[in-house]
Formats: sequence, C-alpha cells, structure tokens
Amino acid sequence: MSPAWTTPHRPTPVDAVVPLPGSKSLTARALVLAALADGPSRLVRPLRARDTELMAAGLRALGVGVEDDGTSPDADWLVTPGELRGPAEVDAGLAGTVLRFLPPVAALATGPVRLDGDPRLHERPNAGLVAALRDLGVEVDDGGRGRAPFTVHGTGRVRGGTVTVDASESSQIISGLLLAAARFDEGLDLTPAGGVPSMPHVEMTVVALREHGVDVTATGRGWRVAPGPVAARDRVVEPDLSNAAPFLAAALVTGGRVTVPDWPQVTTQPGAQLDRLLRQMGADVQRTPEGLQVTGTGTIAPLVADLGEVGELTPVLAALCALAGGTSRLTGIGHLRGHETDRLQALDEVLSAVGARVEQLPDGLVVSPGPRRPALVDSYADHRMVHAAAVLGLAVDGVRVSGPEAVTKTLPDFRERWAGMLGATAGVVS
Ligand SMILES: O=C(O)C1=C[C@@H](OP(=O)(O)O)[C@@H](O)[C@H](O)C1
Ligand SMILES: C=C(OP(=O)(O)O)C(=O)O
Repeated sequence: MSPAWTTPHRPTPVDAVVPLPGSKSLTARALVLAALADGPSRLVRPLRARDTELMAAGLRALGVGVEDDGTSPDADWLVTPGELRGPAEVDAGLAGTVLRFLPPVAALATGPVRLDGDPRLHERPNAGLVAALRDLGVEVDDGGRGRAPFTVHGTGRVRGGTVTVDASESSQIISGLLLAAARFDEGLDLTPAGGVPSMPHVEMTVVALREHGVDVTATGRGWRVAPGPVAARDRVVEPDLSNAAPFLAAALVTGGRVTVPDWPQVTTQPGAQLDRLLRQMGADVQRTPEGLQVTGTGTIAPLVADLGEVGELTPVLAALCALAGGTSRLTGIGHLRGHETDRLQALDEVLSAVGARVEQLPDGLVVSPGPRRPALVDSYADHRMVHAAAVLGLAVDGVRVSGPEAVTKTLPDFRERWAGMLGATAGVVS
C-alpha cells in the first residue's frame, strides 16, 4: 500500500479547466459489444484504468483481440472478435462491470471460464445473475454462494428466452444479460423481479445496443432483445462525467470556478445529473462553448435528494453535504452497501471523522455539518472515497487518506489532476 495522502487544503477559490479521460461505463459497454460484433471495431479515447484494462484482459482470455493502436495519441483500442473459448481465468478485480458483464459472454464460449477477483469482490452481490443464467440454460458452479468466485461452463451457445431477474442490488445484472442477449439462440425477454437501482445505466446499455444495430424493445415489464448479429462500430468515448464530480465540487467548496471540457450535449451518462444536483446545492452551472462550467459562491446549500439513479455520485455529494449550511438527506441508495465497500458505512465513518454528524438510514444518509477537525481516514479500497476525502480536505485542513491508490480503478492520475487543478490559474490541466 502506498503512504497516506495528505489532501491539499485550499482556502482560496480555484479557477481551472479540467479535461477528463473516457467514461468507465461507456468503455465497458463498447468493449463487450465490439467483442460480440460481426467485425473489428475501434474505440477512440477509451478509459485506460484498472476496471477497463481488466475488462480488456478478460475478453482477451476468451479469445477476443483487444490491441493497442500504437499510432494513436489517445491509446485507442482495436477490438477484433474471435471464437469465444475456455478454459479461461478472468480476474474481475473489484470491477462490478467485469463481474456482471463477462459471465453472459463466457456462457457463449466453449469450455469453463472461472471468474475471481479482489477479496471484496467475493462480497459483491451477484445471485440474481447466476440464477438468471441458469434459467437460460447455462451451467454455473458457484458453490451455492451466488457470488464470486464461480465458473461458467459455456457450451458455445445459450438458449436464451424468457427470464425474470432479481437486479434489486445492481442494475449491472440487467445490463450484462442484455449486452450478450442478441447472441442467444432465442434472444432474451427480461423482466426485473422488483426494483432496479441506477436505471440510467440500463438505458445506457439499451442505447449502446441500438447503436450496434441490435433490436431492443421496452416491453413495459422489461426489455426484449431479438436474436441477431451485433454490428461492428467505431466510437469515440465521452469523458467520464461521474469522475467530474470531485473537480466540479471543488468549485462549490472554494467558491471558485471549474470547467470540464467536451461535456456532451446529449448523453446517457448519469453523471450529467451533476448539472441539476450542483445547482440544488447553490452552484451556478453554465454550458459554455468550452464545456460545463460550475461556479460556487463559497456557501453550499444542503441537499435533499433521492440518489437511486445516480448512486455512484453519492460519495462526493455526501462530502459536499458535510460542508453545507444545514442538514442533507440522501435516500434511495441502500444498494451502495454492495459497492466497492459498504459506502453508507464508509461515509458515516469518514464524514464523522472530520466533524460532521451522520445518521445512517436503511437506504441512505442524513448528514449535518459540525465543528471541523483534521483526520486520517481510510479509502476502503474505494476510488470514490478518495475523491470524497479530497473534497473534504479542501475545506478541512489536515485530511489524510490511507490507500489512495484505489483511484487506479477509474482515474489513475487523480492526484496529479487534483494538484493541477489547484495549481492552475484559469489554466488547462493536461
Ligand atoms: O453499468 C454500469 O456501468 C454501472 C452501473 C451502476 O452500478 P449499480 O447498479 O450496481 O449501482 C453504477 O453504480 C456503476 O458505477 C456503473
Ligand atoms: C459502483 C461503482 O463501480 P462498479 O462498476 O465496480 O460497480 C463505481 O464506480 O462507483
């Protein structure tokens, strides 16, 4: 583990333009669909971070070509579908996308595919996916745990058909099944058994499938994917709007201004909701020719919001709540207990350590500011907890976070970008 990171304290306004690398979620979908397609595809500006490198490595292990385009400054990937085959070992690390998107692909391979990952991956909920694969005719050996590690015994084809899926703990279970479904003999008619968190991420999957020529219909109960080819497609990956959260939050905390360039006009990324949420917290948010510009006043309004659609924004928003002028209430996020760490517990510990008052609800958090104090907090191996600590540290002198290397999951140079933002005078952080 690298030494604890002393997060920079910043009593004066920031003023910076912060470009961001590609979206984790869009890169993951692009890789899987390109792997299942009828010809080679190019991914321009994909996210190159632990989660997406693990996705690429997992696909390679199954026989897909995922190669660097050495000539491209943006580290493009060229994806060449191949015959899917085991035996293979897939390391999912701590990536929910690999955990839930690759098993349905593995089911299309010939031979056993074993999936394992970090110790915490063994605790991430996945029983709904295992049960659904079995209902679709796939043999999965999970030792009765419904979690990793498990082995998918692919036979080269999946019957598919009608299935009811428990995706109450992760939308990724639905996305994973839909992504591979056009390659199932009967396609897929999927109905969620109950509530589904992070619905915009399912919509992102549906749009990505249609962009690859797949016939997907919303049935009212769920989604139907017709069997058929997946068209190859080159694509440019949008910047990761969820990873914009800590940088934009810095504008609110310091009463400064931060612009994220190339903010898409239209997007399926749930991070786009930062526009609305940061306004609710008192920021001025403008779409300028350069990108999304957020300006803070130096005071932060408390937030009362259901974050069920945008759970991954919670750590940074909760950090802002700890610095706000009153009590905030964040709900609809019980499923965050199954994320990289139990994020409700972790946020309770971290925000309390710097002086906030925190109450855990079954599905959320109530956060009130308190007398601020320095603290050494844990990252819990969670990239977004490091982002949250960095936001707190702007306002609270002496916030240190152990295990800061967790940021490699989706933004390996987070600390360099953070320092660049703070050093910049209306400058671009490159
Ligand atoms: O499909 C995706 O790319 C994601 C879906 C969401 O997962 P959950 O539904 O498990 O929250 C989100 O939190 C995660 O960061 C990315
Ligand atoms: C929940 C997250 O990740 P994962 O894709 O591993 O579920 C996240 O990035 O906030």
